[in-house]
Amino acid sequence: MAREERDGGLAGDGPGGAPGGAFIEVDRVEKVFDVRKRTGFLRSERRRVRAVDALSFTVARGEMVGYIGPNGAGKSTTIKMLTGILTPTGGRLRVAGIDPARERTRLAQRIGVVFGQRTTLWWDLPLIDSYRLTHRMYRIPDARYRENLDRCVRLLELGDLLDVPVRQLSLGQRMRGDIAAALLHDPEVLYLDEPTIGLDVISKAKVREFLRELNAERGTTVLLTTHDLQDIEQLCSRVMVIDHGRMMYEGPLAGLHEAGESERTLVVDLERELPPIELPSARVVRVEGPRQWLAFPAGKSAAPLVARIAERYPLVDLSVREPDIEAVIARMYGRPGPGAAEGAPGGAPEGAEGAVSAGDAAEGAVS
Ligand SMILES: Nc1ncnc2c1ncn2[C@@H]1O[C@H](COP(=O)(O)OP(=O)(O)OP(=O)(O)O)[C@@H](O)[C@H]1O
Repeated sequence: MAREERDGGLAGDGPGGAPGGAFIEVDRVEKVFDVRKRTGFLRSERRRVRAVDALSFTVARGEMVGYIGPNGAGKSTTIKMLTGILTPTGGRLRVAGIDPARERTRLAQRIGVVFGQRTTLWWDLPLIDSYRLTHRMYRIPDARYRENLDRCVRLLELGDLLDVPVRQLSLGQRMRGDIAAALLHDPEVLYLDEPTIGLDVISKAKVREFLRELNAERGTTVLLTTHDLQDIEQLCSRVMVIDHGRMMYEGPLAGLHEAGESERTLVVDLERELPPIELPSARVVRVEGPRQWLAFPAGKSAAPLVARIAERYPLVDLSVREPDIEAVIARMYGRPGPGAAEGAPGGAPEGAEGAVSAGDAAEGAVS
């Protein structure tokens, strides 16, 4: 209800206020940092870092979009410009019709931000105290605060944690606490920077489920920065990839996998050492005793492959390894990717970090 009231007042805000129109507009935006680097005793050199370079994109109201790229690509700089923390050195930027750099305070009422690696919660205070402070800081009407708090506590399972000091919370609990804090003032857009980093599989699933519901029920626009392609796969209809501050790809995740010819890896443990598994839909890239690594296209489901192996081979265990974003982008643009020199026969399996256990194979199988 609160949103409808505010939307009504937005009619004059241009496209940012129009339902279905561009809610976030980034038009040839650039950000150049002047960096001073010491080159010797009493000597320094000025260097210009172009963190964002003629970047253009739009996000429609209610869209959930993945915003990805390798380290140093310019993602955080973009988000900081979208919140008004940084001012662009060129181009035009609007969020809900508002110029973030000029009207940061007005915009703050309409956006929420979650940084996975930093908390906005008060470290030494019980969780509920941070929420009470947010209530006052944002001047949230009492009824709306209570309604949003109840909803977040229920859906994010925070009931038993409200009286616990933030420093005693686990990473997953703290992350859920942070997400709730960002939503108490009912923002229309949520920027999430690595919201699932370091979380276990169950916590990741909870966070993703909550975000899905938030988007479906409230129509919250979400811009999601992550290194976990599963976040994108499960949440976003579209992905934008930047590198060196420039847009490199915009479209569905499947298209990114196709463009990067990325592959997932199925790690199969057999009862005993056997010749390489022969299947038309996958190729064995490594064999070590009874363990075999099979590469298959990342855009495809692992389920049929797993079923066929289980049918024909003495299977003990298996896990699915996801390609990592750096490797996908490196393949796409022909750059040597991380770990490219490490040789497994037929090409190194990508993204060992993205490994999921056999119990999580279902997560890997969703496509
Ligand atoms: N305040 C700053 N002063 C100078 N250079 C900066 C500043 N902030 C960012 N940069 C530079 O701008 C570039 C983009 O950085 P940014 O933090 O936006 O990348 P990122 O995509 O968020 O990376 P990561 O995934 O590692 O967080 C990098 O070269 C970085 O060193």
